[in-house]
Amino acid sequence: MSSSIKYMNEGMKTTTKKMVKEGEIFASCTFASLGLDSTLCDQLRDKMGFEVPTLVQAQAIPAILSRRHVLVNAATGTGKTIAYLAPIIHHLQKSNHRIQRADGTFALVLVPTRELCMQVYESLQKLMQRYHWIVPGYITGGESRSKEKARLRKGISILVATPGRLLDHLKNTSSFLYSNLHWIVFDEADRIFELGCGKEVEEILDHLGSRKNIDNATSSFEFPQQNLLFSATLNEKVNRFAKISLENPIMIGLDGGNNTLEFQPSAHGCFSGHDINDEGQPIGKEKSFSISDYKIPTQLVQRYVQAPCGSRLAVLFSVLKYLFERESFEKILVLFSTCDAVDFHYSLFGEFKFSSSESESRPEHLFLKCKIFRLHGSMKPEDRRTTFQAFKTEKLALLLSTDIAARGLDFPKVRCIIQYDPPGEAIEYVHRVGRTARLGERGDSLLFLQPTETDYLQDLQNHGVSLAEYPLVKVLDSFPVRGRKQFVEKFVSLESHSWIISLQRAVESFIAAEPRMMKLAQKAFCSWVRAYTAHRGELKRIFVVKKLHLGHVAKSFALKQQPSVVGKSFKKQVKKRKRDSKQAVSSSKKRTL
Ligand SMILES: Nc1ncnc2c1ncn2[C@@H]1O[C@H](COP(=O)(O)OP(=O)(O)OP(=O)(O)O)[C@@H](O)[C@H]1O
Repeated sequence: MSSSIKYMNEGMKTTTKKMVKEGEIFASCTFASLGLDSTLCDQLRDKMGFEVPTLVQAQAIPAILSRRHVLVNAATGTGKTIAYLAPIIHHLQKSNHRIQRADGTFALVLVPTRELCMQVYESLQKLMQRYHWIVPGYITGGESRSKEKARLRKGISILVATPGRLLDHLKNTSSFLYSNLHWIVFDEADRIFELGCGKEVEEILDHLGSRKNIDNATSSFEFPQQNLLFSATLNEKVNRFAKISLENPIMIGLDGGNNTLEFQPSAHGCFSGHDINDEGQPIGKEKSFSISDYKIPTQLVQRYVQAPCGSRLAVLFSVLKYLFERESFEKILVLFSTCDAVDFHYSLFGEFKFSSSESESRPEHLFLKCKIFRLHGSMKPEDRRTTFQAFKTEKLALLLSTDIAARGLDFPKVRCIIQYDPPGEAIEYVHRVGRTARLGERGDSLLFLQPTETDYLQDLQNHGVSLAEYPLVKVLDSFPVRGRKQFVEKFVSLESHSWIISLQRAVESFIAAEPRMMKLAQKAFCSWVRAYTAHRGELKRIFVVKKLHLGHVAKSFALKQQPSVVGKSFKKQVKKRKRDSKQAVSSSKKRTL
C-alpha cells in the first residue's frame, strides 16, 4: 500500500465503541486537502461533525473533482453518500455563472427506496445551508404529483429521486428542466439496475440522453457529464452499464478478487483507484473486475442459528429477550420476507405477555419490554416516514422490517441485525448486515437457518463470508422454567427444551384466544409459504419447498393447525413445479437428441 494514504491515529474524534483500527475507516488527510471549498469543509465539520474524510471519501472526492466517470465499490457504512455529494456541491458553488433555480436540475441522485431518498436529501440539506442559491429537492412518489410538479417547476438544482417517480415526471411534467444535467449518481447501483428498476433506468437514460457520446454542448459546465456509480456490492448489470455508459472511468475498491486496494498517489495526495478501458477492464491491471467477494465490515461479528421450523418463533422471542435484557443491546433490526410476517410479529411482540415463574399465574408484563416499530412497503408513506424518523432517534427499540430497510439506511446505534428469513439473494446479505457495524462501530448479525437450509452457509463462504454458530443453548438455559431447576437440563434437542416448549405453548394459547391475532397469523403463514416458493435460481436448491413441513411452518406462526386454504394453493404450486420441471427435462432431452 502506498504511503499516500496514512492512517488517522490522532486528532480524530473516536469513541470507545469503535472496533476497527482507525486506519481501516478514516484517511489521514483533511477534506480541504482533497480540494474541497473551505466553506464546504466548515459545513462538514460544523453541521455534520465530520473532522476528517473516510478512506472511501479520500479516494472518491478527488476522482469526482477530476471530472471523470467513477465507479465505487466500498463496504456498507463507509461514508459513500458524502463521497459523491461533497464534490458535486463543490463544483456547483464555484461555477462561474452563479446557478439559479431557473437553470433547472444539474445533478440527479437515483436511489432505490423512498427512505433512502429522504436520508440523502437530509444530508444535502445540512451540507447546503451556506449555499442558499443551490436548491436540493426530492421526488419519491410518497406525495401528490402536483406538489412534486410545483417543486420541479420552481427548479431543483440537486434532485434525489426513486426511478419510478422520476420517469413519471420525465414523461409528464413539461416544466421539469434538465438540459443542464451534469451529474447522474446511481446510489446502490446494483439494486437500481435490477429487475423493474433496470427497465425504468434505461427509459430514464433515454429521456436524459445521457449515454456515451451524447453531446453535452448545451450544458453550463465546460466538462462532459459525469456518471457516478456507488454500491457495497456489484453485479453483472453494473458491469454492463459501466461498459456502455462510463467513458474512461476511475474505479475505486475494485480489486480483481482480493479485497486489497491498490493506492495510487494523486495531485491531492489522497487519491487512489484503477483506470479501466472501454471494455470495462482495468488498464494494466486484472482483465476484468471481480464481483465475487463481498465487502463486509471487518469488525462485524457474524453468526447463524440453526432452528427447526417449529421452534423458530420461540427461538426468536428468546434471543430478542436475551439480547435486550442480558446483553443490553439498544437497537435491533429483524428482517422478514413478507409484509404480512412483519405485521403479525409486530402485533404479537407488542402484546404477548408471559411469565414462567411459579409466583405469577397470570402474567402482567409484556415479554419484550422495548419499543417496537415496523416498516414495510404496504404501509402508508406517511407512516413509513414517521417510523423511519422515530427508530432513528429512539434509544432502546426493535424494528421489524422487510428488505425495505436492507439498503442504504443509516440508523444510528443499531447493534444487531437478525435475519429471521434468509435474504432472497446472497448479495442482499451484505446490505442487510451492513445496517450495523457502520463506520467502525461494533455490530452483530444473526442469520436464522433451518437444518435443511445450512447449504446457504456454503453459498456465503463462496463469497468469502464465514459465519460462526450462535451459542443458542446457553441462551435458552438462562431462562427459568417452572418445575425445572435452572442450568441443569441435559440438552437433547431444541424442540424438547423445556423453555422452548413452555414458551411455544404460551404463544399458541395467546394466538388461539385472539381472533384478530389468529387472522394475522394465518395471513402471514400464507404469504411466508408463497415467498418460500419464490426463491430463484441457485437458491431453489437450498430452500427446497418440498422439504417444508407445513405443520411446523404453522407452529412458527404460533398456529396449532395448518390453515387449510394454504394447503391447497401450496399443493397446487408444488404440482405445477413438478410439471414444469418434467417438461423442462423432456424438452432439453428433445434438444439434445
Ligand atoms: N467523514 C466522516 N466522519 C464521520 N462520520 C461520517 C463521515 N462520513 C460519513 N459519516 C457517517 O457515516 C455513516 C455512514 O455513511 P453512509 O450512509 O454514507 O455510508 P454508506 O457507505 O453509503 O453505507 P451503505 O452502503 O450502507 O449505504 C453516516 O452516519 C454518516 O453520517
